Amino acid sequence: MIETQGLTKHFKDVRAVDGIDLTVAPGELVALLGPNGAGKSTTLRMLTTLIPPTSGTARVAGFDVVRHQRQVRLRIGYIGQGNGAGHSQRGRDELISQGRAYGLGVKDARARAATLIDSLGLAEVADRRVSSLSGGQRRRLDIAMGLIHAPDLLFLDEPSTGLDPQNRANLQEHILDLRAEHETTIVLTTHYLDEADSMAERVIVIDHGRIIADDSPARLKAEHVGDRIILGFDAETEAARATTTLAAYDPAREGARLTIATQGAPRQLPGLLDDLRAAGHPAAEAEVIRPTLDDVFLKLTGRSLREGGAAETRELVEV
Ligand SMILES: Nc1ncnc2c1ncn2[C@@H]1O[C@H](COP(=O)(O)OP(=O)(O)OP(=O)(O)O)[C@@H](O)[C@H]1O
Repeated sequence: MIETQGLTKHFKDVRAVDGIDLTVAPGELVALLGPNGAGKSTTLRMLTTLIPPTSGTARVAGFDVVRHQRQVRLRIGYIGQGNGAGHSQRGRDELISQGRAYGLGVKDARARAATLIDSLGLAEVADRRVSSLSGGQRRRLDIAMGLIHAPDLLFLDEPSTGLDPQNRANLQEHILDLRAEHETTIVLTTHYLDEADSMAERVIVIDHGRIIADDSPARLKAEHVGDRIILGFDAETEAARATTTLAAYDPAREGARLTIATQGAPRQLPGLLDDLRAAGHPAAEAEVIRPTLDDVFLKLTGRSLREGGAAETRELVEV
């Protein structure tokens, strides 16, 4: 559905996108994740024919983005960061006009608008003026506008930026439903780690205009970071003895605490606690620390995607 080779965009001396090779298969949901200025939007704008590459090539839905712009545009939907339907129009009318602009007949445009209004949960507000809609409702209307001509491929540039958590969750659910229903290929950009983690089966991490990692969230986390198990003991002497019992796990001891770097920690922990109990020095507390995509980014770049440093998902386990 998408194939790029050495895709590059320079703005004067800024290398916004620096040689991206990317293949996206039909039906994939891919998240481009990276910090501000990484080159995500510029990549999307080249793939959607809005700006030409400085060098390299890109084929989208079977057509070259420079030589066959029109063919590409007919087959894709693009929802940019600052979209927003006209203020004084009613949502339904905006949708129908957009459908007409893409060459649908009046009847088809009406029917398609009605389907999208329904599936994006806009039934109650579609006949109100757009200016009266909430941020989340407007974003859903934007998405309906991008889907009116039933594109095979949908590009979403930071779909949930600026929405509150409730509306974000809502929007994410709608996007996943649409995809399940129509098998639309979706490429979205985000700097919300949890969004990339929960929505996409494939995350492409971009930094300084280059792809620095490309895999499923689970594999990225397992390959680059892994889990940690932290065990606390009542006394240092017990921790020292536990180090011997658990030698196979190569624990690192600091006072009365042991840290074990591992994969699949939640499955390993019960057996490990049993071993300690059987050896006569049970752990007093145990903690599993699972990596986030931010830990992956931190590992790959030495910087956090999140201001204020990496956050960890901790699962406390009673022992
Ligand atoms: N029209 C332009 N003229 C000059 N520089 C630009 C232009 N558009 C983007 N850039 C620069 O290119 C780099 C990549 O920007 P881009 O918007 O693609 O990043 P991004 O990853 O989408 O960031 P954000 O998450 O903030 O949207 C940045 O350094 C940006 O300042």
